[in-house]
Amino acid sequence: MSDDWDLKICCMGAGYVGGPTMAVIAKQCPKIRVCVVDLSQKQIDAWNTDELPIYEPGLLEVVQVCRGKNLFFSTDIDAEIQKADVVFISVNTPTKTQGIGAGRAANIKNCELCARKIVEVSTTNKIVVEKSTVPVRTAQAITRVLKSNEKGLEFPVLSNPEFLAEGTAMADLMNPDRVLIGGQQNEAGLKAAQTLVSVYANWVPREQILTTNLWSSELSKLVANAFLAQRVSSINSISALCEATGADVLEISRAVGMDARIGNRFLQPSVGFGGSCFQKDILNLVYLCETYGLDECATYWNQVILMNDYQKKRFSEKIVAKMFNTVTGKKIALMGYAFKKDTGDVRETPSMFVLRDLIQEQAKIFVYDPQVSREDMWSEMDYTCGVNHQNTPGLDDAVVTATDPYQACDGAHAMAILTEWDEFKTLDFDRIYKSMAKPAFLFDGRNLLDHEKLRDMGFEVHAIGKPDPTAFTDL
Ligand SMILES: NC(=O)c1ccc[n+]([C@@H]2O[C@H](COP(=O)([O-])OP(=O)(O)OC[C@H]3O[C@@H](n4cnc5c(N)ncnc54)[C@H](O)[C@@H]3O)[C@@H](O)[C@H]2O)c1
Ligand SMILES: O=c1ccn([C@@H]2O[C@H](COP(=O)(O)OP(=O)(O)O[C@H]3O[C@H](CO)[C@@H](O)[C@H](O)[C@H]3O)[C@@H](O)[C@H]2O)c(=O)[nH]1
Repeated sequence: MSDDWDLKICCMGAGYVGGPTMAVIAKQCPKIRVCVVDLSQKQIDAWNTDELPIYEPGLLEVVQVCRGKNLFFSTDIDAEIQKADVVFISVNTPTKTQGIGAGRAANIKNCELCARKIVEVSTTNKIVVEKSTVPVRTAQAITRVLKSNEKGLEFPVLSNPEFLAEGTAMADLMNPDRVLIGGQQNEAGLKAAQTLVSVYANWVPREQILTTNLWSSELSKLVANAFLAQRVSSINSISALCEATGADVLEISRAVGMDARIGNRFLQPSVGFGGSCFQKDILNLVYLCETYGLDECATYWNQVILMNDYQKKRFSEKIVAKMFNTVTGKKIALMGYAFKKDTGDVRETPSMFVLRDLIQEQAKIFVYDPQVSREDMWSEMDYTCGVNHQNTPGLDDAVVTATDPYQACDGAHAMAILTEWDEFKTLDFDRIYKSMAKPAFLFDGRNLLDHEKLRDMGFEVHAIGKPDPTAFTDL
């Protein structure tokens, strides 16, 4: 029966990338059998229900169409690798937390373990595809591990980094700006690259599928994220200058972005960028530069992160400063905990840093997010900030996870918009204003709301990079 398939793919890692990417390949290529495997039984069990382990608009519908037909989720890693013609490695590559390069270098331990597993269990040749984001030249390490097999098997290695953004993953995968495939520039490498090109060519126009050498492909992924994050840090640095001078950062984004050479995307000022990728990948780039003795390049890119840290800190400091330099004992509603809208992902979310700062000021915090669980909120706080709610007396009581936005704001001295969820735009702000302590402060970390209207209702509004009418008499 299996011989009926044009190709068999196994993807190691059923996370934010492995799951959606493979679901789309399965959907677009009915003659390809796709199986996503993971070490985590809990993760795989969830993929086999309609309560998927990640929230991504449109994902469930695609999984429902393909699951059990040509899309499978399994923990039987050995058997699935054995069956496959192509094995994707789509495992997490987090920043190292200890040892050499701690806090900067990406840990490729999981990728190496996948390569070792492939060598151990394979009985036929396979193309191995790096889907994870890795330091440039990782394919060399993977190739050496794969070559160590004594069975005479061939495992050409390709780099095929993923550019999807969370919240829009399905659209990004269906209509990617480009697909990048790096391979060794020899006969086996070029042939392997052509096999992968033919998979994507089922739905991606051929001219948008780029083939390069391995190292360009690996490095392009880090560079793309560094450039994107750099734009966010650049506009955030200007937001501080706007607040000091009365200029309006949104007017500036518009004026600058209309220059076709600059472009208008990724110029949205915010409380800082978050997510599992930007910081990790820039730190990875910084570490690579340092490793090759390029200290000036390392310093240049590190500044993108320092500016982001400054922006997050600036936001919490502004809350305290505007509320008469004290929030001790005051109730503050934090609206949104995910690092952006339309995801439940909280990795490196700026909300966490604001929460941490306000806890230190002894505020009473109510957090509302439509997709984030209390468990996820605390586990990311523990992992990234080293703040453990079980070991810190009083912390669990100081932070309430609200079940709805009105409960979060009821009796609050301030509300702060931290994630740009659409539902926040249509809240009944009249009702919220009436229920809040006065003066009712509103800090908009995303420039999401209609500030003029809110000021008319009575709110005292402070927003990123927007002029404060009480500070400038000439506005
Ligand atoms: N999240 C994104 O939006 C995104 C986008 C593009 C690229 N990336 C990159 O893709 C990679 C994966 O990211 P993610 O967000 O999907 O991570 P994730 O943590 O959501 O998922 C990784 C999965 O790999 C599994 N895993 C780890 N080691 C394994 C092994 N040896 N065998 C089988 N399974 C194993 C884990 O259990 C986990 O479920 C990272 O390198 C990341 O930088 C992420
Ligand atoms: O103008 C902007 C755009 C984004 N952000 C913030 O930047 C962060 C990252 O946003 P986004 O890039 O949309 O989401 P990610 O899912 O982190 O996607 C990035 O990281 C992925 C993982 O590597 C890449 O695949 C994607 O191409 C890249 O956009 C979020 O906190 C956003 O709120 C802003 O503050 N202003």
